[in-house]
Amino acid sequence: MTKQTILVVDDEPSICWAFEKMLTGEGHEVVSASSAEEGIRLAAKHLPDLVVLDVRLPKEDGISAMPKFLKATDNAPVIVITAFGDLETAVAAVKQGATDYLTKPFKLEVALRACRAALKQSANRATPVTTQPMELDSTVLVGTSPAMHQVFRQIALVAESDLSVLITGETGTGKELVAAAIHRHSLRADKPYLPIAPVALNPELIESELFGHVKGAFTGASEDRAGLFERAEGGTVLLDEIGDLPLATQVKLLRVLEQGQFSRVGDVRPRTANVRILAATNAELHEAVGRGDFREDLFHRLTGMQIHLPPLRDRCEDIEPLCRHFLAAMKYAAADTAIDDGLVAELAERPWHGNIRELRNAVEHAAVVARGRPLTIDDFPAPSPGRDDSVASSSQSLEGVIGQWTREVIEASSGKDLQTLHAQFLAATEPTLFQIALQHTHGNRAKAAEMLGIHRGTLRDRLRSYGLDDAN
Ligand SMILES: Nc1ncnc2c1ncn2[C@@H]1O[C@H](COP(=O)(O)OP(=O)(O)OP(=O)(O)O)[C@@H](O)[C@H]1O
Repeated sequence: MTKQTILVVDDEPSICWAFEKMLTGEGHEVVSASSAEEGIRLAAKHLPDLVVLDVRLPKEDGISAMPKFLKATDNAPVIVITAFGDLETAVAAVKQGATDYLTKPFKLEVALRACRAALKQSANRATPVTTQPMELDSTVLVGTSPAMHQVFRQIALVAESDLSVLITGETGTGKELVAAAIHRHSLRADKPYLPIAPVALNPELIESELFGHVKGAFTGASEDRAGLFERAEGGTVLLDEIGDLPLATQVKLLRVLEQGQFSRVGDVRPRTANVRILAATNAELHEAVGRGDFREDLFHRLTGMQIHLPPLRDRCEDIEPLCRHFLAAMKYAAADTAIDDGLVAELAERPWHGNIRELRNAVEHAAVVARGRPLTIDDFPAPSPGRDDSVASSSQSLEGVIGQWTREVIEASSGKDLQTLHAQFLAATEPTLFQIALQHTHGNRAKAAEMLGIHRGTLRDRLRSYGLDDAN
């Protein structure tokens, strides 16, 4: 391995120490500075191959000092680390030329992966990084959970590329908001952003809506009409609920993605599409691929990057900032004080099947009921049981049930170290599995073991351990 030099600029000695230990362990040399000014001096002296730069520094902050680091190091990659994991900081860092972005606290292995990738890039670097600062518009994408930090990082890294992005997550998790943020921070920001849900269209008209048609193409086509891809020229299209796109239309979409071409319905002339395609789905698209309902080649084409938005119940840290955000948007006078820790804890208990959309509606409802006083749980409407089949089935899916069980056991352990979670899970699930297999084989253990794919002796031992030895 070639020895490379890394400059770590952070006023927290423990962070410098951690990077030093980790990277010297990889055979590299590490120099540290506790301010931007000292860092720039060391950068000019050591010409590091990588700079790890904290945002909050005593005098000049890391982001505004970044151009100086890039200049002093001849555009060495810069990994920015910050405690403010918002979208603005992530985008500002990347726009200033950061190659990656870590939010404190981060796991050492995540930092190490980022450093390895950046050092590899450094060794191959030829072209200078753009350092042009850009005005940033405000964002409405709120969240402080590690999952949202990861989403902000992904948006920042992908925005300026022309990659297709597949945004996944349950209904109401913010997929459309993420798509809009990607567009807003992209080089296409001053061009149209057109979200469309093909499922909401008349199936006969989907292709005409997407690709346009020529006069006489079908009954009622009384004149030529441009479709979505033409109207979005130069901009971004979001195809919402992409999993519902008919197979025939999928082929045409693939042509847009692969060749940048399409034809209006009723016309054979190819037209050029200059659009970035984002897609969103709350379905398991790879399962649709497995069933043959979704083309695998299209799936891969769409997934230049995948951004997954976890359900709200898995990122309860976001509940409080989201509540405040929604109250502030309603110009609720006491937005800062209306929510206390007790209320947040009670809200965190709810399943939020409708995710952030449901939270937003609930907060707005509560604010109206509370009429200006701090909110209580009684002001909130009852939790939604899951409004449509897809929500109901996802919450009752095997994965949903396992997720709920696991969360409950962890919560019930009330912070104690859990060391038997796997064994508890087996004890909760194996007896049913074994009993049904045995019923199916009319109590024949050898056949049941064969069916389960385990040894007969193992089945006997497990049955015994669950007290089911005599039952069959
Ligand atoms: N991180 C967030 N910060 C602020 N508001 C949010 C956030 N995520 C979602 N919302 C709000 O929640 C509502 C639902 O968001 P959005 O429409 O983006 O969800 P979706 O995942 O696209 O839903 P669906 O799959 O049902 O189309 C919107 O009102 C949106 O403004």
